[in-house]
Amino acid sequence: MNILINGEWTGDKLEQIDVVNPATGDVLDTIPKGGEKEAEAAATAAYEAFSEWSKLTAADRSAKLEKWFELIGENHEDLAQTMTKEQGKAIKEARGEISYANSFIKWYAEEGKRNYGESVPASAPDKRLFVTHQPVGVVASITPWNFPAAMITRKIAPALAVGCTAVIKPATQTPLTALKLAELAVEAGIPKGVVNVVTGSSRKISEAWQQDKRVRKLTFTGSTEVGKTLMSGASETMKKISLELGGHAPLIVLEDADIDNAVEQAVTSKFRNGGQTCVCANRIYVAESIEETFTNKFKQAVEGLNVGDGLDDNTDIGPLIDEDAVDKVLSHIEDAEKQGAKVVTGGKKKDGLFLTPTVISGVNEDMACMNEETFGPLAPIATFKTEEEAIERANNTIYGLAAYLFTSNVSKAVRLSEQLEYGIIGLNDGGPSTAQAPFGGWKQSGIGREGGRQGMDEFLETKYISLKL
Ligand SMILES: NC(=O)c1ccc[n+]([C@@H]2O[C@H](COP(=O)([O-])OP(=O)(O)OC[C@H]3O[C@@H](n4cnc5c(N)ncnc54)[C@H](O)[C@@H]3O)[C@@H](O)[C@H]2O)c1
Ligand SMILES: O=C[C@H](O)CS(=O)(=O)O
Repeated sequence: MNILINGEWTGDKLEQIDVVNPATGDVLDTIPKGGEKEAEAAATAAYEAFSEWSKLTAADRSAKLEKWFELIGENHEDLAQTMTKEQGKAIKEARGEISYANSFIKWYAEEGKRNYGESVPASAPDKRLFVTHQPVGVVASITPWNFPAAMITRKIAPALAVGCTAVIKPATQTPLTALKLAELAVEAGIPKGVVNVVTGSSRKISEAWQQDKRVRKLTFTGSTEVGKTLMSGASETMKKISLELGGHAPLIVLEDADIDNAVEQAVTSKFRNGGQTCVCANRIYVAESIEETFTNKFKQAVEGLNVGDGLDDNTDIGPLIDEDAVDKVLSHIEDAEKQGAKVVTGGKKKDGLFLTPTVISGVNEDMACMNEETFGPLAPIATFKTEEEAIERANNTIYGLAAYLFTSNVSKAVRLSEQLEYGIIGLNDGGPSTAQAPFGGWKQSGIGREGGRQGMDEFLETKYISLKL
């Protein structure tokens, strides 16, 4: 597939990069190895398109987004199949992600018409004060491989809704879904230059955008390590920045929890996308008194998960994205076992990039899996004696993205969720992410929010106008 710059599909003369199916190793397609030149051309296109696009009414922009939403719905299955082939996730999850991704377009097609300002009572009788919010301008978006559609629309939908234009660099492992979404944006009548997609050298492309003063906003989703690099680069030209970074979610099961729900939600959180999500439970803390019951039920549920090619409707867990991902999970299991943890189920590498979902018990805080983002199908279970201990251990991390708490006591749920240092709390809920709510992290899990009203603010500059009568 080619890249999209200023309404033109181009790049076929460039060196090509293979896009590989992680389930089979087959080459699905190739994409251009773009670099600085393509990044600058895309930024120029977006800069030149900004004036006209931002001057449209919010209702006119909304109509284009609604058409895009409609076309994505019509192409739902093709997009899902493409996603599973290039990323590996189970087709039922890919279908879910297309709906989730599309829900951001729908939400911001509507929200963009509610970019309200305000008037402020002046202290001087001859003055009138107004506050408005204007689009920031050209937005550079760099996205990860684990959610090839949703991580793009979660950024681009609010940006376009308020009048910004965009240059996008999808993950090199999963560009095809992004390019198909761009094809549908063009078909929806979103004008040339408003959406541009460049593939290739992550570093060269992102450095070009970091240094380009025409790019006024950088929005990144990916690892904390890369996020720090981009934050530093963006500071050169003082760009607005949003960073959705790594996580290390604790999942706490109190003694009074509904254990069956806790098991169901823990499986949902932990093994979604084969454990390759930023909000997966990475540590499971269970009250000592219920540990045996919880672990036995959890083991039974995990052993019911089907591992296989994501295109099979019966598959729950597809392949991991690459060998490094497999090696990291196996290293976390080996490290834990060396320190005394017990493998409750799984722990085995299957063929290729497939891993059996694994549960380990007898885990302590010194183990790598309790401190590093595993990003795979490994569920470590530790026990705690008191709520205070559970909260202290849950907060003892550089991350602060998502945390989960299971209890039947509402007052306790509110009190303890207030003590958890995280941007997202799932109370008896292992799957909190939704377009209506602000998604984002505390500490080194990021800056800014995506989704909800807050997600639109990230693409707006506030202007205060003082009128002297
Ligand atoms: N907080 C969130 O919403 C969220 C969502 C998804 C993934 N993540 C995090 O992303 C990570 C997994 O995704 P990943 O492996 O794609 O992350 P990554 O940081 O390796 O890559 C993310 C994007 O940045 C690009 N990139 C990589 N190195 C770069 C560099 N030096 N300069 C510029 N761009 C660079 C990649 O090509 C990709 O497009 C995990 O840490 C996960 O927790 C966070
Ligand atoms: O991996 C990170 C994604 O943001 C997870 S979610 O789809 O938003 O829950």
